[in-house]
This record gives sequence, C-alpha cells and structure tokens, in this order.
Amino acid sequence: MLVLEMGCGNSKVLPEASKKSYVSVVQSLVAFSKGHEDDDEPKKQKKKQKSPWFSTSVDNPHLGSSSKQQIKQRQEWNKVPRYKDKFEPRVTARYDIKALIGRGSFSRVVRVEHRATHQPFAIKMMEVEAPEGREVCDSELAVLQRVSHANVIQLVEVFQFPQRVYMVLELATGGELLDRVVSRGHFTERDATQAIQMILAALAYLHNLGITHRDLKPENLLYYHPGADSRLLVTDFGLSAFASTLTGCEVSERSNEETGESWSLRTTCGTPEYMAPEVLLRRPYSCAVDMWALGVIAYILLSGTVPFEDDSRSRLYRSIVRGKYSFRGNPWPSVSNLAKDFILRLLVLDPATRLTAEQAVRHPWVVTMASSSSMMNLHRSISQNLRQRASRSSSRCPSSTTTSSTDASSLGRLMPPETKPKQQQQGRAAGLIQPQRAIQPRARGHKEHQHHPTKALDSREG
Ligand SMILES: Nc1ncnc2c1ncn2[C@@H]1O[C@H](COP(=O)(O)OP(=O)(O)OP(=O)(O)O)[C@@H](O)[C@H]1O
Repeated sequence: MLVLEMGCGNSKVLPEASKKSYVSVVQSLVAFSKGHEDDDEPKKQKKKQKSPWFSTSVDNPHLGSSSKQQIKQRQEWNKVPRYKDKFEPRVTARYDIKALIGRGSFSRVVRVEHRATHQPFAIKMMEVEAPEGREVCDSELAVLQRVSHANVIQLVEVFQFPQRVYMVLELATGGELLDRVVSRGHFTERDATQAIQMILAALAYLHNLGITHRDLKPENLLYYHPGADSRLLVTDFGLSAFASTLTGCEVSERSNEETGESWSLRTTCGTPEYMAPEVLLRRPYSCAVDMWALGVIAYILLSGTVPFEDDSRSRLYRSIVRGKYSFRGNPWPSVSNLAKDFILRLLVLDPATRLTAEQAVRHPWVVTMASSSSMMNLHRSISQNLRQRASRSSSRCPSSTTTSSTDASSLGRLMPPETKPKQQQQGRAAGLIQPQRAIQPRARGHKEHQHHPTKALDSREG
C-alpha cells in the first residue's frame, strides 16, 4: 500500500457568510494555530492524517504493512499518554484513549474504547473556545444530532465543556473509498454501483431532511469495517447546511420561488474539484450541489481521474462553470454507456435538470447494478491513474510528499495572507484559496444573468 499525501489541488474553501464572521474565522484559526504551538507533539506531526485521494490511516491495522507505516503507528502510540492528558477527566473516565486517528482544522480524532463495554469508538474533540470553533462545532452537531442512517456516521454521545466539545462517533475502520478501490485488486462497474448506491441512500436521506453536505468527496466516505460487505459512511459534516424550516430539497426549490429565495444557500465553500458551477458562480444553490459532487466521485471511481483538473485555480473553475469534460483515455473505452449516462446526468450545469438523489437511485445503471456492462476489471487502469495523479500532485507540492510533512489540504481555509498562521502561508505556495466575497442574494424573478466566468473567477486564483 502506498503511503502518499496529495494536497495541492484539494484545499477546502470554508463558508464566508459575512465579513464579520470571516474575520472571526481568521481569529479563530490563528488562536487554534497558536494553541497548537503549545502542543507537545513534534512539529512534523502537526497535521491531520488524511490524504485527498487515497491514503493509509495511522490507526487502521488492516491497511498496509510497510515498515514505514509500522514506525508511524508506533510513533502515534507513543503519543497516546500525552493525548490522554489533554482530555477532560469526565471523558477519560468513560473512554480509554487508544490512538490518534487524524486531525482537522478545529479537531482531533482519536480511537477510544468504552471502559465498561470495551466497544471501540472514535472521539472527535473540537476546540470551541473561539466563537467560530463553536459555530463550526454547533453546525456539525446540529446535523449529527438529527441523523440516524446506516450510511451516515452516527453520533453516540456528546460531552460539552467551555473550551472543548467531544463527539463520540461510531468508529470507521474500513478506510477511505479510494483506498479500498486500490487495495482490492479487482474493480468492476458493479463494484462502483455498490458504493454509489450507499452514497445515494445517504444523500436521499439527508436531502429529505433539508441537509446539504457541501463537501462530499472520497476522503469523506469511510468504510465501517474492512470486510467486503461493509457499509460506506458519509462523514464530516463540518460544512453542511441545515435548513431547519424545510422538509426537503424539492420543497426548498418551491419555497425558493414563493419566498424570494430566503431558503437558499449562498456561501461559497467546499473542495475545489468537487464544487458545483452554481457555487462558483455565486448563485443561490441547493442540495443539488451534492449531486454534482457525486457525479465527480462517480467519474473518479470509474477512471481514477478527475473530470475537471488544472494547476491553475481560475482555469479549473472556468472549466467547471463551462461543464467541459470528456471520457478520454483509459479505462473509458471499457466503461459502459449507461455508466457514462449516469455521470452525464449528474454533471449537468443547470441544477434544476440535474438528477436528484431520488432520481439517481432509479437510474438504470444503478438499479441493475451495471448488469448490462461488461464485467471487465477496471482496477489496473484506475489504480494506475490514481497513482499517477498522486505522484503528479506530490511533485507539484513537495511539502506533502511524506506522511510527516505539512498537508496543504488541511490548510485551505479562507484567510488573507497577512493574517494567516505560518502553516497557512506555507500552504499558499501550494495554491490555496484566497478569501471570497459573500454571494449576493438573487432577487426574486431575476433573470439568469450571464456571469463572465473569467471575471467572476479570476479573483479566486490562489
Ligand atoms: N468516526 C470516525 N472513524 C474513523 N475515522 C474518522 C472518524 N471521523 C473522522 N475520522 C478521520 O479523522 C480525520 C480527521 O477528521 P475530521 O473530520 O476531524 O477533520 P477533516 O474533516 O479531515 O478536516 P477539516 O476539519 O479540515 O474539514 C480524518 O482522516 C477522518 O477520516
């Protein structure tokens, strides 16, 4: 198993609802970053253990066996006592902290064991002292506390303290979606439909509750266990939006007409390669943005390549808003037309004509589980493409070539260069994103104006 980190093209854009909150996010990130300087971890380890394509988790005994990985695992284990010290006694009285799984911008995730039942869980510890950490945490909790679905990560319990919130989550040990594709040695369209079906089940459920994930990508899709029959779980609701007054996507669309779009989402956020055109064009948007992201995921799953890719951020955005992509190169000639039709119906510029989750579940490619496609093994081409992209990314972004270097993908937050913490400024060299102005509400009945992508997108060049 390769141990790779590819962060260059995959930095995340956080919401920037208002200037005030933007400034707050900056302060919070600076505060959080300062907090980290007090950490007793070696500097090299100050990053989340997550790669944007495929990776090996430090805490997953089932993934990889290289000595490099074993050393890394030992290092993580050695840190456990220090991590324990940082945890509130009320939490450690109930849960035994076993190992660090990874870290996010506002969080650390550890593997724990319930002291009484010996059941394993994950605890996501979030820093909430700064109001923005609190906001991020509250919005994630708002979603997690309302959901219960086999394909959505389950919140078990929450411990709240003034400075930190501890979310006890079910533990996913099966690795990320693309890790599994690479490690299994055999992959057909049928396998792809199995994964897509599970993602769609989660999306149909979430969208029906009025929840838009807004950061759907392979790294946020984790298998519950390493077995072939594992559930796939949608995780990381840090950017998700909850429309509490609405009951679903379709309803939102109608309310939009009736209420002057008071419902719709307007903040620009997500991960560049997966961001829908309407988000980039700063138009009010809906849960259809998740369906676009699913189209990108399906494309990657079947080919190991991305539909929209460019080293230049503005060119990448331009190709997305033009919806220009192709099915060229291997293994596309071996992929069925039905699979391509599925993707074509998701990567549709107009969100109103894009398949909804309910419709996508009924697409013949999904329903028949690709029965009319050849059972050709696409694995070789897919993993070759994934590896090629990984090495291209790491050569563009030398700081993220090893598991112990700074991962630019974890630093892609909306911060002006002068206020960015040191790590962020390093990340900027790797093409991170500049702040964006908030999307202006579109007036009711407003005619779709022809946004010039170049004009609209040039300011985003990182
Ligand atoms: N329940 C879980 N089981 C196993 N691993 C998990 C679980 N939740 C999160 N992780 C892993 O922990 C790491 C950190 O996740 P977290 O959601 O805190 O941050 P993130 O989403 O990666 O980063 P950011 O906060 O910047 O969006 C990731 O590698 C993720 O896959």
